[in-house]
Amino acid sequence: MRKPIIVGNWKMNKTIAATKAFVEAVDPEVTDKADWGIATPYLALQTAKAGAKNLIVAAENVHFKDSGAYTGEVSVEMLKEIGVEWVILGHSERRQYFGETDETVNAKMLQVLKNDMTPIVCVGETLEQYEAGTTKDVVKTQVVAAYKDVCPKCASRSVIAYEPVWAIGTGKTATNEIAQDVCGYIRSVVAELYGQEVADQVRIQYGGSVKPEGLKALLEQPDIDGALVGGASLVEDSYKAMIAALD
Ligand SMILES: O=C(CO)COP(=O)(O)O
Repeated sequence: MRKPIIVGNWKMNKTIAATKAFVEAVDPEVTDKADWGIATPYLALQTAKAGAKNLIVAAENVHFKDSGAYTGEVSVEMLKEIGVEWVILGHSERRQYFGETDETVNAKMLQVLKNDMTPIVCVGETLEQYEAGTTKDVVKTQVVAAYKDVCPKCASRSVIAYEPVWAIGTGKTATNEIAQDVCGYIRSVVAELYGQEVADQVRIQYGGSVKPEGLKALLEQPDIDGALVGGASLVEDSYKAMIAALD
């Protein structure tokens, strides 16, 4: 059985003080019904780690090189120094606004896995691609590229987040049927790459306007093992409502 994993992606939100208050309020409420986490901006990671006994604390990005002349970037070693072992890779906002490509996502996957960290690698189609009916081609290309040269053992402990770009921050959620259809397809792509045993271990999240009231039904889908949650993960009460929804 795959344990559900729900991670809040805070994006460019919350100060250090707000992070401290959130973790103090939410961390004690965390149950073992799922792995629960938050991905925070770099500056707040240390504060989040200091307060979190139960929550996974993830970074929202990392560089693929060990160190060097990469102004503004953060390395795996820096994250590991403060105890951060999880990282979101290839979020559509990074692909859209910051020049992230399938190649850089792959380089980051290799760097993160080589250093025993866990990636949450994001894939998903744009509205245009959705309307053109190319969703599965797009996510297959992204998954195959992200996992290039990744060994089966590493692949089995990674997490994939399917996030249709047209559902992010728009209030438009994919129906559970659409989300299941694509997440099931992603699992079949992993099976093609690594065999069924690895595919059965990889956890696949859905992301895009997930709200506490929809979470339980979403997780009842056979190939959806969790959620990557933006807006609804920012407010303490809303995060607590997600925890309560699975109790
Ligand atoms: O991008 C997302 C999570 O990574 C989804 O954001 P929303 O839940 O705000 O739509």
